[in-house]
Amino acid sequence: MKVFEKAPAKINLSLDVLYKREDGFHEVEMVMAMVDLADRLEMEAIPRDTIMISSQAGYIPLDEKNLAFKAAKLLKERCGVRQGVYIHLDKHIPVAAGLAGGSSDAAAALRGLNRLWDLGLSQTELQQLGEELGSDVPYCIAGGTVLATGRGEKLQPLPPLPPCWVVIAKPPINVSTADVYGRLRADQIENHPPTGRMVEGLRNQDWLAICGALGNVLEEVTFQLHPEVRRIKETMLRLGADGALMSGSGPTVFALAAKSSRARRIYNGLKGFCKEVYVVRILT
Ligand SMILES: C[C@@](CO)(OP(=O)(O)O)[C@H](O)COP(=O)(O)OP(=O)(O)OC[C@H]1O[C@@H](n2ccc(N)nc2=O)[C@H](O)[C@@H]1O
Ligand SMILES: Nc1ncnc2c1ncn2[C@@H]1O[C@H](COP(=O)(O)OP(=O)(O)O)[C@@H](O)[C@H]1O
Repeated sequence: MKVFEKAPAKINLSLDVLYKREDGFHEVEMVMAMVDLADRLEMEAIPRDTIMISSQAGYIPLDEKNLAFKAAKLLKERCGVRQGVYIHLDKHIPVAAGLAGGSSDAAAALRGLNRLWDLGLSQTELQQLGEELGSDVPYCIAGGTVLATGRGEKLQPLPPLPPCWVVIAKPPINVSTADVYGRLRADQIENHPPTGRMVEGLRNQDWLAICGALGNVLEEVTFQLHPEVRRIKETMLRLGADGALMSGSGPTVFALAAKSSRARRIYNGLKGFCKEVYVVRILT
């Protein structure tokens, strides 16, 4: 038997850090949305009691370090599953990009294996397991547009963005989330994004308020390390984006455009010097 799951990428419409916690994680307030750029997972039961991972992408670990492997191992241990599984990852989401590709693969593996192995776990139970794999995994299980607090695992649903185009540009730079959080001085942040205004903007479907409330406190850290990320954001705005922001810890930057002609212009303008550029829509 085989099951298939889609693993969509996320973007952060706002990302604020309130303080550094005693457990080393940061207390955050983030508004997140899913876009229709997705990995695809194929999961097949195999007779041998083992977890096997394959992918066409040569640049991710295919052993026990892979987040889909970790998800399968966790489920096997917690639910006493004796069966094996072969997971094929059809990767489309850029890796280590701030788009939660690995977390979304882990979430899709939890969802898919819950079905394949007929475990009957609820979404809340899957989210609780997901927390052990990464801060973004519970959100990747829930999906939609949310306000995420805690270390990212406490979720409140929000209305989606009004219909729009999202242009995503991933420069050829590797950014480590742990390194970016590690460099942040949480007690010295001067410009906190207006999370309340973003939430209100979404509730009122007020496009100008939403675009005006985009903000991410990790931008400055990544911009310092890689000035070209700031230049991509500036280029997007110059090309007519209604708003632009780095997603997560970066280095991916996204532009929002209400009009498809604007999105096309931004795409064409970036394509020349950034290889990985996509025009996508928000998943509702
Ligand atoms: C920044 C964000 C924004 O959505 O996403 P990405 O840029 O990774 O996509 C997330 O907070 C990342 O979530 P995720 O990638 O799941 O992080 P984890 O694996 O849990 O943690 C990686 C490392 O980031 C730091 N970390 C993560 C989350 C958090 N609230 N505080 C932290 O300090 C910790 O140093 C941790 O060791
Ligand atoms: N299934 C997976 N897909 C992508 N990256 C993975 C996966 N499993 C483990 N990783 C590792 O996780 C790290 C973070 O990857 P990713 O989730 O794509 O980034 P981000 O957290 O910035 O959105 C990378 O260093 C990558 O090697």
